[in-house]
Amino acid sequence: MATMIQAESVSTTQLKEVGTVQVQEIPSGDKPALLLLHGEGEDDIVGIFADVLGQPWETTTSLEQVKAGPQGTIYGMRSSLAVSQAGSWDQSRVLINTHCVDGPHPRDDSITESCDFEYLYTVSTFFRRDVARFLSLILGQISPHRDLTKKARTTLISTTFPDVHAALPNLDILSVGADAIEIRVDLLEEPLKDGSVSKVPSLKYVGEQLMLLRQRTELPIIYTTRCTKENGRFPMDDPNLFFKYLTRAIQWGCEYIDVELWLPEDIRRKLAERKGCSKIISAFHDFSGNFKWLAPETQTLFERGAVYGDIVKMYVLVNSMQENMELEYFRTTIQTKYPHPPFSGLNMGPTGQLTRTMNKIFTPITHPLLPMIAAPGQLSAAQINSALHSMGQMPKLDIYGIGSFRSTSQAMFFEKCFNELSLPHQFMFAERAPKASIEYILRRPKFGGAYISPPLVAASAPYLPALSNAARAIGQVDTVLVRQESGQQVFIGDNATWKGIRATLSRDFVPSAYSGRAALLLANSEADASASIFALKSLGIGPVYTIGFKAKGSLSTEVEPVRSVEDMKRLEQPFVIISALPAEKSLVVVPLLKHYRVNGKTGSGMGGHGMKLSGKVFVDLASGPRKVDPLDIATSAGWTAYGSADVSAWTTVEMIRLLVGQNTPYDFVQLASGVGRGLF
Ligand SMILES: O=C1C[C@@](O)(C(=O)O)C[C@@H](O)[C@@H]1O
Repeated sequence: MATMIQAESVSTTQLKEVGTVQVQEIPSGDKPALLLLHGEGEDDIVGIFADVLGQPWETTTSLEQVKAGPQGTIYGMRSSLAVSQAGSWDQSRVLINTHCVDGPHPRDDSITESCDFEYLYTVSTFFRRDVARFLSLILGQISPHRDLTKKARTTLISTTFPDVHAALPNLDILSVGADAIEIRVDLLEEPLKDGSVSKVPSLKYVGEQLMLLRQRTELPIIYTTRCTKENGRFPMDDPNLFFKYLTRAIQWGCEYIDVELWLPEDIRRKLAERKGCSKIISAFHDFSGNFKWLAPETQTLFERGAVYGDIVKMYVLVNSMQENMELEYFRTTIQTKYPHPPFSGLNMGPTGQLTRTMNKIFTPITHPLLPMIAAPGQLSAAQINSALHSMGQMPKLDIYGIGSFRSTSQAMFFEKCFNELSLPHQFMFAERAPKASIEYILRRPKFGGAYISPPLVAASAPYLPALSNAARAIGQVDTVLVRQESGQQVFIGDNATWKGIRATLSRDFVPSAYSGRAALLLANSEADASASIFALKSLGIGPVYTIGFKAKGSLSTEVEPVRSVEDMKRLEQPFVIISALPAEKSLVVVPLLKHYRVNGKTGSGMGGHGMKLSGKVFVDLASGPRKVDPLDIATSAGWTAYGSADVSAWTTVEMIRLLVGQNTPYDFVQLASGVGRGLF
């Protein structure tokens, strides 16, 4: 079984001894067993799924063949054939109905109901990364919820569009500062033939709206069917309507479903039993104006929500400041008594706005570009940050970019981001001078953190006694964080680059596609390659072959140098090639890209309808001018190719998250950098 690096933890007690890297067995190294149903003539999608999973595939006409076939093979079958043999299905695989929304076949809800999941897609514009995201979530290979629970504050942007199309042009800017995006299903307005709109949008319409949104955002989606009594439009006469729509959200792979607490216990329990990797937000709203935070029933409401909720949300309309104080008291006492699940509590209405700044879990935010606010008193991310600052909860800090001239566009991006989110911080750029300059910057009174480009060798920075696991293993610090521990200021050296590399690698492939496969890494030195090795190991990669250096440090297990052509012949074919060579040497990789060009059934260049198959990944970390771009050669040899701009954009997303706790979409980073394909 593949081993996986555990990279998250950091503590001041993990000082910089050359420790062994913590490794953890991961069950997700197992190749998932899937059966995909598809419409007639639409079996291309099976090839795409298999490619994203890094597994072989076959189409078949018989369920018996599927049952007898190897687990690791992805099977595809026409849905009409599967329906006729449904009686003999033994549930031995995850069953996914795929439906091409702009294809010729109508969607059959009875097929969806008999499947575990449903994937909706378009071929006119196909989004392979959406397949990767959908599969990674439903197969439990990523956990956005776990990641978000580690953030000090989280927000969600509650969209109020009657039709998601209207949101798409501004989606990147709308979602700056949001950790998740809410689709208010009850506010969707499906146009009817007679010119009116439906009271409840059909599942077909909702599915397509959700698909559109997910194709354009990397944010986790919160799927909400708000009822009429709680400021929404979903009718309350039939609770089964909620069950039906929320079950479908689970099947569509939504990260969160919002389940109202008034729904019968039976329905809430059944949703919890079926939720798979989706998470439940238990929701309670009171608009009566008479709610009492300190009444004994309020704790009972929390406890009821906590039975099935991964988050418990309680929002009430208030009229006095006193009720804000009472909510804050309730917040402290309830989370002391029950640290889990997280509590999202706030007071609606203008008087309650203070609590929208105090709440730390999934605070709903609005944006001036939305057609209307979703609830009374809602604030934008910028308004919340300004309020936090004026209440002394977000002190003005100096955030530094320390480095070479090359990184100034990254500096400009930080400034844009601070402005967009009304963060009080100031961005300062410091040229990296020899000796002691960084230590000197750290000691400045308002120092709030820094990114360092090129990174600092961890062993040469005794003034950074605490390192994250990743920085320790990689041996390089590209981000310095300031944290308070027992009233003391502590500097932590971290590494964001490996996360940028990992995010790039998992954009079009699920993590298990890498497990046990070989990788080839080219670099001038181990230092240049170590963030890549760490990223690859975090995905459970098999052997890593190296050209240009021999690994000796804590990451050197299962890392083997290639010394000769004979070696090359004997090695396993690489699934990934990463070049960390400088621009002037980057052509060295070209013969390898050509030698290992992509062909065969698991990687035959092009699926139908422009849906690209590739089966192999190339990442070029070099930046700067060169005569021939290896990315072009890689692409024409069938590789899925990424350049340093992709990695840098993901790394910047991660740095901003680490330094100022704000989430910025990858596409916004690319857009705001304003230099064509990328940042640097
Ligand atoms: O539950 C909530 C909170 C909310 O009602 C608010 O008060 O901001 C907005 C809704 O969209 C969301 O579903």
